[in-house]
Amino acid sequence: MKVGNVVGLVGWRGMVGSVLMDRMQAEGDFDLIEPIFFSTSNAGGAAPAMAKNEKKLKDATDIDALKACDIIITCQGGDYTNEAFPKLRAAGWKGHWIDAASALRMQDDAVIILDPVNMPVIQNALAKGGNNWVGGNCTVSCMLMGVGALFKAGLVEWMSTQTYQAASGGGAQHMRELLAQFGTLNHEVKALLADPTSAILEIDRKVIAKQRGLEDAEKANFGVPLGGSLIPWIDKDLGNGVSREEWKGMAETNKIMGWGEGFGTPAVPVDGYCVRIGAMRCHSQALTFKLKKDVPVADIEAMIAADNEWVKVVPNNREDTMRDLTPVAVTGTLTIPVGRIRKMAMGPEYVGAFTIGDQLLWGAAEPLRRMLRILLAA
Ligand SMILES: NC(=O)C1=CN([C@@H]2O[C@H](COP(=O)(O)OP(=O)(O)OC[C@H]3O[C@@H](n4cnc5c(N)ncnc54)[C@H](OP(=O)(O)O)[C@@H]3O)[C@@H](O)[C@H]2O)C=CC1
Ligand SMILES: N[C@@H](CC(=O)OP(=O)(O)O)C(=O)O
Repeated sequence: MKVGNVVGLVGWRGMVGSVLMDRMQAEGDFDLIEPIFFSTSNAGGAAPAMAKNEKKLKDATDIDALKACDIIITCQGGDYTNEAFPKLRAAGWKGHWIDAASALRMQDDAVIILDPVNMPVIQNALAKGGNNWVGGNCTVSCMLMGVGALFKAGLVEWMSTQTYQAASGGGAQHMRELLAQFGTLNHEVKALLADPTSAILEIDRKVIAKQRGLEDAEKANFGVPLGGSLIPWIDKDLGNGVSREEWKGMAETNKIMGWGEGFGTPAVPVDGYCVRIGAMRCHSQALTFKLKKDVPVADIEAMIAADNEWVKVVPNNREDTMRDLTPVAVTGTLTIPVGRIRKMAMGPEYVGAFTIGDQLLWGAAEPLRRMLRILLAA
């Protein structure tokens, strides 16, 4: 059945929502829809310039107003989803719900959307009347955009991932806090830095003293200093030694692929450590694969390169790596570089790789607008 084009947008002015709005404008998505902008804080206020007939913000908690939409895209967060979504469905709304938050991700009736990787899973759900579409965890989505080819080919026996996740994963306030901490540290040793004869160990002593003595307000979001440090724990403590972010690696990878319990194909083990580092908005990860057989590196590179139009294999040498395989190189682009591809010392089936993705683009906003396009074309 043709899907209507009245699209409710919730969370459009937040960090993820703003990236989504930019991408939708860049791709001409607004030409195809009648947008209705919602707000949790400013109902009745002016809608943004992309508004067409409805120029005022609607109340994002008004179930009747939400019910008038054929499709709702929300980047407002899990609390909003948990509040609004059940009421909307209970009120009989049969429209399509596209969500950036993790709240509904593992529900049986929700599909994790990453169409360059799992279009068949999406199409299958659509054919069966599915209408709950949820963006994946940013780390998982960026990883699969890079090395999904190996999973699709059924080559992966297991994968271990060690992540280097940017401050943006925590939200806008976390990015500000990171930069403020860098500023505080710089300020502490500015005079010593300006003097080329000053002792580096004196600078080091002052920096660590400042980090350890940071005011609570200067680490309110991360809880501990991140500038000049790292935090090897992301998201909740599941109580079994595993962080929720680490748990998502296996759970979401397999759900995206359509594997695991209830799908008829055994789950591929995915595990590792998720670490917050002082990057701004790109998540990086070092991957170790145990493949089911010995595949030459050139073949692996060719498979990865041919998988989708955004992945880019970076030759495994110092110069290319330093130029193309850094958060600074990738930020603000849809390119997913995969480099450092090589056999590991453990044996010919063990392959290493390093990949990076902008966690606000492929990690959050892009799969949502692509799902909108899929629905409009259905
Ligand atoms: N940050 C990330 O990396 C990722 C986040 N997500 C999901 O997306 C959700 C939203 O994340 P994120 O975009 O970072 O959240 P933000 O905090 O940036 O925005 C969420 C909402 O806060 C309200 N808000 C209040 N003050 C401001 C302000 N000064 N500027 C902008 N918005 C403001 C807005 O709602 P209103 O207009 O109604 O007042 C906005 O929609 C997350 O909860 C998560 O579920 C998913 C993947 C990655
Ligand atoms: N947890 C991610 C960001 C995020 O929003 O993830 P999720 O969508 O799975 O809750 C990070 O901190 O980097």
